[in-house]
Amino acid sequence: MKTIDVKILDPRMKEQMPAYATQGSAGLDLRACIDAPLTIQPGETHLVPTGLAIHIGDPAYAAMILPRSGMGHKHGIVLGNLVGLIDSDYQGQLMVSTWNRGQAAFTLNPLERLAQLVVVPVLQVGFNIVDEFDSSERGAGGFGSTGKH
Ligand SMILES: O=c1ccn([C@H]2C[C@H](O)[C@@H](COP(=O)(O)OP(=O)(O)OP(=O)(O)O)O2)c(=O)[nH]1
Ligand SMILES: [Mg+2]
Repeated sequence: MKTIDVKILDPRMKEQMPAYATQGSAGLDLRACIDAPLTIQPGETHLVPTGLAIHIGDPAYAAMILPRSGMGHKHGIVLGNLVGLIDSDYQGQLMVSTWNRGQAAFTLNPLERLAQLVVVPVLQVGFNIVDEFDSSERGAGGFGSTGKH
């Protein structure tokens, strides 16, 4: 398994390091490193620290912070930025923009799992400026263009 460097910024995380819950898991759960319960009112967004910093250190990878499906579906707790993108050269604390998009207040408890981190491959590209593209089956069709008679 590939490893990446991590700094434990909150000592409580020493015993709670993110781990894949099952052999096939894609995400590593991130915890709310807060000192006291935090009540998030409907519509509010709070920037929640995770107690961890990672340095991926290789531009061929990035990490994404995604919602946990249970938190999002049952409690309306999703991300204020919808998806968090962690650059390979970022060395600061992983922060979770935590948005209560639901109708009821939600209380986040210290060290509760609130989001998940997925490490993904990335292809950095340069631009080759052209006047015309080689033709393709789709062309410029999009936004529901397929399957029409
Ligand atoms: O949910 C997130 C999203 C981003 N970040 C950190 C890591 C990322 O590498 C950095 C910058 O994120 P992004 O590029 O998405 O934000 P920006 O608004 O473009 O800021 P910048 O000008 O610093 O790039 O912030 C987080 O900790 N959590
Ligand atoms: Mg940016």
